[in-house]
Amino acid sequence: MGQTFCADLSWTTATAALVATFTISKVLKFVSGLKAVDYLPGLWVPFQPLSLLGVILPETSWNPGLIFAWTWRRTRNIYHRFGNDTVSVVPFLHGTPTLYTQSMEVARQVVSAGEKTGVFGKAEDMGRALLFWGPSIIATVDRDQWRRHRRISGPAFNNDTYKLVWNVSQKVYADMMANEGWTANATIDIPCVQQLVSKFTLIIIATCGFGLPFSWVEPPSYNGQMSIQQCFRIITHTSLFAISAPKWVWKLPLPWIRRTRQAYDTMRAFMHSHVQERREAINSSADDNTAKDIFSLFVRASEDQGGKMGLSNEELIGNVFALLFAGHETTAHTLAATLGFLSLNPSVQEEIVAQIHEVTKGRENGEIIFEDYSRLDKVLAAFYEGVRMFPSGVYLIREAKQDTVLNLSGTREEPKVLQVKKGTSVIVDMIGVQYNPRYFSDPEEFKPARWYADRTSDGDLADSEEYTAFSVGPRACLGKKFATTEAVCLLALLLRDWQVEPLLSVNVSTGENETTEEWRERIMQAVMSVTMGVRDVPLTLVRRI
Ligand code: HEM
Repeated sequence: MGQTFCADLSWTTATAALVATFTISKVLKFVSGLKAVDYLPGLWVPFQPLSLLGVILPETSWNPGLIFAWTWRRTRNIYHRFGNDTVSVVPFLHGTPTLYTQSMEVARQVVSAGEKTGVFGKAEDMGRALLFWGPSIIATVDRDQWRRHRRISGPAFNNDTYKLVWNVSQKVYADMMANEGWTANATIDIPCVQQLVSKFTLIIIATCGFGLPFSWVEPPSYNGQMSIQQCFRIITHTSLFAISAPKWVWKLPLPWIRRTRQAYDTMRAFMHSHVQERREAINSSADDNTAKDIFSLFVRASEDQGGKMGLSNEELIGNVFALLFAGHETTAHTLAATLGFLSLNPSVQEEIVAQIHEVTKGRENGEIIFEDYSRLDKVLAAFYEGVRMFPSGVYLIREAKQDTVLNLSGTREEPKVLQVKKGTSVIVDMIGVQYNPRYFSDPEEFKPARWYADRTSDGDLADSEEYTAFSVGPRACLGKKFATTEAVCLLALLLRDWQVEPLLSVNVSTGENETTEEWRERIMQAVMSVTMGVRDVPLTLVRRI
């Protein structure tokens, strides 16, 4: 009896001691988290919203969810609540103390000046997660390694490449119209425009990026296994899971995990043989330098650099994956959002079509050529407005590489020098920035005209260097002009031939069509995979006379 009592007591004591130790350690960690962000007001949450638990647990008032920047932007906007354009999010159970900012002044200190001096850099966790696809320009955290990747990749993005992108885009558009049998149709209902634009951007990145034939996108199978297109679809839908799941999860005997693993293995095997083949072809005496796709340019630049400065096969494959993901989904999402907004704004479409007619006046069949790109600035402005309202690169995630300071001196902020501890994450919230009324009046309105005044020194239309959704600083988007070239070409061709309208659904009880406002509220909402996009956009195309 006495012994049982002692045993009970020791169990109780041990449990109490454990609970007390756990609680004290969490309280101490939380207090040090508050100190890391210099006690800046903000949210106190159990898990960092971008951590695995934050992502997989249901979204509630205490678990904001992955894209709370979007879901809370109107009603529970954290910047309004805490009266500042930079706020803290400090987790008390799991995750890193984080600063979120919708201030471009602060963003520049982090992704531009901070990245240049090395005071801020890509977060280690993020780099490790992206390494899942192999070492690449996107995954690289180390500055010298990143410079090596960028030195080889940078020159591949040039005028010849953009011309190739334009010409291929034109051909893909013509093929799509013919293959879908749309050339004879007066109207076409498209239940999900993403299917169209996603196939388009995939073919462009496959052909201009890797020199793959058009047929690559729809081959029956690869080596008797899944088709590459099937693999690609699975990979795109599971990429967030892939980069965040621990290794042991991949071994679970669940059918969908087995299928996902098979998709990755098949894709890797395919990439490996493609890289090997192309590398041998380019190094052979038969290479006549005519292949201008980005991958061939990478291989040649890598061979020219030679030795340690070149890219290994593994790094080439990593970069192939990186380009596939950076270059396909982002542009497809933005095109879908742009077309969705255009369908709601017939007057903007008319303005754009008038410009297309003026630029192509006197040409047979209204042909649109690469040299028209800079004159089609109203088309480009519509795309910039689409990416402003649905910034696919939604969070720029950096971490302080040393103890440092941030100057909170934007108009809304009280001037304050914030002490930031080494290891603290800083997230540039692109939704916050692109919907910040300090930079954009009526931020919820689709107004391409707001971009008309911003021009580069060559007179080309520029998305403002200050507020761009393609980021700024050394690690700004490498494929910006690649994306805008294919987008301007596709949008110009589509709008030349078709009027774009929302495909309204019918209310079953009243038998009436929903209104365009209801359509916007239902459809133009953010969804998240690795990048941010819009829900499936249903459209009707009506042929212009
Ligand atoms: C609408 C389309 C696109 C948007 C909105 C976009 C946005 C971005 C953003 C915001 C970043 C910076 C990410 C960060 O710092 O964490 C980035 C980086 C990058 N993007 Fe894009 N992107 C687009 C299309 C493309 C395309 C078409 C390509 C290639 C064909 C591409 C290649 C890259 C690469 C390689 C980087 C990494 C640069 C580096 O770390 O040095 N992007 N993009």
